[in-house]
Amino acid sequence: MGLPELPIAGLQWIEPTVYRDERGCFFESFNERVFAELVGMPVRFVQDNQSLSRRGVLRGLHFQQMRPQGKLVRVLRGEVFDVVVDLRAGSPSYGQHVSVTMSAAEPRQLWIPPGFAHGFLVLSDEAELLYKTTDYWDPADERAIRWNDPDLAIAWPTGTEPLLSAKDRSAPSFAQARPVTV
Ligand SMILES: Cc1cn([C@H]2C[C@H](O)[C@@H](COP(=O)(O)OP(=O)(O)O[C@H]3O[C@@H](C)C(=O)[C@@H](O)[C@H]3O)O2)c(=O)[nH]c1=O
Repeated sequence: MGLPELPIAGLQWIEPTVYRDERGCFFESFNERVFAELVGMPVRFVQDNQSLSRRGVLRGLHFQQMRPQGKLVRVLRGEVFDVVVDLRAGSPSYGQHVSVTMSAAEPRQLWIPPGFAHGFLVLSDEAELLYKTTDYWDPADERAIRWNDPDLAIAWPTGTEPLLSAKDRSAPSFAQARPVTV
């Protein structure tokens, strides 16, 4: 089966070669040279983030305005519904989103270039995510967009209200977001 489609320019799957033997498996979870070749430009990661969340937790949609972060996302445990929204100034797909299901069973990673809002919903009992970022977290610069904004109309696979942080519960609308210059 092929990789799920990523119909917004700049988004990319990174799929490591997995070597399996009787002991288990091995793969390079990050190789700077291979990564730069795949995305066609040198990228410098400065921070690794890891989070553990329970079923029904939704984190997002988050971005940084002046110091946008490119993110290389992978699921270490469990399964999530991951969403990115294009906020890049002048992008033909501005305001459009892509949603994908990612699971630890598949070692593929999602490259999200700077200028996207990002969020995910946990579909398994627990999910652990690890993502590299191209800029540092800047609490004064972080922004959020409400997960269920009617303009974005994201088809989250949840029948019930997700578990949100207080910050995400009071996130502003998409209409209030400003484009991100990258
Ligand atoms: C994002 C971040 C948070 N923190 C701290 C602040 C706070 O006390 C605690 C939890 O922060 P948050 O509630 O913002 O965590 P969380 O809701 O998981 O935020 C993350 O969501 C996903 C969707 C992303 O894409 C990330 O960039 C990030 O925004 O961790 C850091 O120390 N460094 C960081 O880079």
